[in-house]
Amino acid sequence: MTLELEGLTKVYKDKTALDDVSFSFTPGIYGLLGPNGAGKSTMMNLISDNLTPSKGRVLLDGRGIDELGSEYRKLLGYMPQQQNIYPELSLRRFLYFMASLKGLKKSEAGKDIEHYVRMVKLDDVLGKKLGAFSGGMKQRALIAQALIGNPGILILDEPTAGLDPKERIRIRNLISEVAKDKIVIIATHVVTDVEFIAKEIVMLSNGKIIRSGSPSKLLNELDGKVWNIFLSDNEIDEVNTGYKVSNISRDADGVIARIIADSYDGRWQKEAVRPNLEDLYLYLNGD
Ligand SMILES: Nc1ncnc2c1ncn2[C@@H]1O[C@H](COP(=O)(O)OP(=O)(O)OP(=O)(O)O)[C@@H](O)[C@H]1O
Repeated sequence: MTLELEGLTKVYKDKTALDDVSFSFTPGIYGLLGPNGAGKSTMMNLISDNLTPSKGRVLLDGRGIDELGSEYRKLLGYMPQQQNIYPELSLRRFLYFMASLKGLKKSEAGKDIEHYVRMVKLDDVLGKKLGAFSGGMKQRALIAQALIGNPGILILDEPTAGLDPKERIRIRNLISEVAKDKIVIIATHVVTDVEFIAKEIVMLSNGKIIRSGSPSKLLNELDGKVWNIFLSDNEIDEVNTGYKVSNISRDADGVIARIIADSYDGRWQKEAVRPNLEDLYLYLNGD
């Protein structure tokens, strides 16, 4: 299965939100990263056929999704950004409702619902109203609805927004678990959500893909550019104005600033550190 973006462009009035983007997705997890307004939601909405492109196309195995229509939509599982999802509906009614929108028969829906609520560990609250769910439970309910019908393409918009670390890890593991043989596209601001589970990272900025590739391939770019430097409290401002600082911590001897610099010839003692994706994000998007 190949999902292809071919010169995909979306213009809202005078704003080009997505600018001539071409890319191929094959089964595996993709992490879509980029600052606010980069075009992530626009790309997800075009892929999920909620928006019509101004130019370009989305193709599944060589056929335009406009031409595939409902055949394509049956293959899609979409998890929107968290919102107040039908607070008065019980989880059971919500999932049956979503299954009916996907065109599943009641008996098929029942089997899928049973399977996926167990997977997301909400099987004991099927009768409870969504309004009474915690943030993590709501996210898991949204993942369950996206999985109904076992779609080949799963689109997840900020699946861990607002969650505590334990729930975030739980959701991350769940995504890895269900990703087999599926194209999974996750848009997130939480770089660590995708750093360890994504086959490929796609970085968007101003409607264009500025980097794509496996996390390890992308990190090669930062080889020899990330340092811990050791300074005192009153030198923090100086470092902040001269360098991209991805972290500041303290130990008994003073302050440790993690900086990203093409070359470092500062006066502070330094130690090379292994780059991570957050460093790269800052390197590419920091001011
Ligand atoms: N319906 C719309 N009308 C006009 N402009 C829009 C519309 N939707 C998005 N935009 C603009 O298009 C650009 C891309 O927005 P988009 O929501 O795709 O970005 P994003 O990367 O998802 O951002 P965020 O991380 O904040 O969700 C932004 O400048 C946004 O203001």
